[in-house]
Amino acid sequence: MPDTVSPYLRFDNVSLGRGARTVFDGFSASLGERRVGLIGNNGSGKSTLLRLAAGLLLPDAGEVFVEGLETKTHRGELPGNVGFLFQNPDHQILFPTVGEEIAFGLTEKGMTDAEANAAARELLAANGCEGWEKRAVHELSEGQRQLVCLLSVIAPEPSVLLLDEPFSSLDLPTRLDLSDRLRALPQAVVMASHDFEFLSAFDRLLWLDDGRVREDGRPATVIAAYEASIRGLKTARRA
Ligand SMILES: Nc1ncnc2c1ncn2[C@@H]1O[C@H](COP(=O)(O)OP(=O)(O)OP(=O)(O)O)[C@@H](O)[C@H]1O
Repeated sequence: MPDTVSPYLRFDNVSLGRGARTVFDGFSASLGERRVGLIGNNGSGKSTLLRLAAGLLLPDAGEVFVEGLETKTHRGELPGNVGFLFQNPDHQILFPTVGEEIAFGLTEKGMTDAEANAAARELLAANGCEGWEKRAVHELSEGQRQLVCLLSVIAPEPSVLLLDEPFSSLDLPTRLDLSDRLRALPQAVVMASHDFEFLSAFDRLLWLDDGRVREDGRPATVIAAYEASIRGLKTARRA
């Protein structure tokens, strides 16, 4: 897909090694569409790309820009612009109660404790979790923790949301409900997922293969190419 005119996310010739592996070697892409999905096999680099975008990882070489901010030099400003949902909620949760977890990002944005607590209560109630604010996070199921993490990320209304497999632990009703909420969000969303049905309504998909963009374009085209490649591999293995 051609580079977009005003991207909110740009990777310029990014290289990154993790452990002994080179995950990205001169990776470049510009994202400006409201809904961008990342697909690819396990280990292809989806989570790493999202972490680079959130400034949680910094490139060994090259540059990443979020809303024009270069992540190495503007790391402190990124949380106000970017919300990152970890694949594993336990890597994200910082506070003992649901209310504190959601209120944190709001106080960081300048709300008083009382305002943040009230906004957290409201957000929970609006998402079918009325009265959850006093609940201990460690007593929630994994899917419930994932939901709390998603609400914490959405609460401060960052302009870009980076979501790493947001539905992986959710039951069907919660997943459908959250899918609807995500669709309605005004922010730009970049989401790594294996949920092709949800991704099929996105504006653009990138298929990552071993740290490179293998296909980039409309979801129907990219998903068809990915599935055809997997079918081809299976046939080759059987032969
Ligand atoms: N903490 C780490 N230390 C060393 N290597 C890592 C680490 N995290 C990821 N990697 C390596 O980076 C590469 C990309 O991993 P990444 O987690 O980005 O893939 P992914 O596409 O998100 O996979 P999945 O679909 O399984 O979540 C893999 O080869 C992986 O082994």
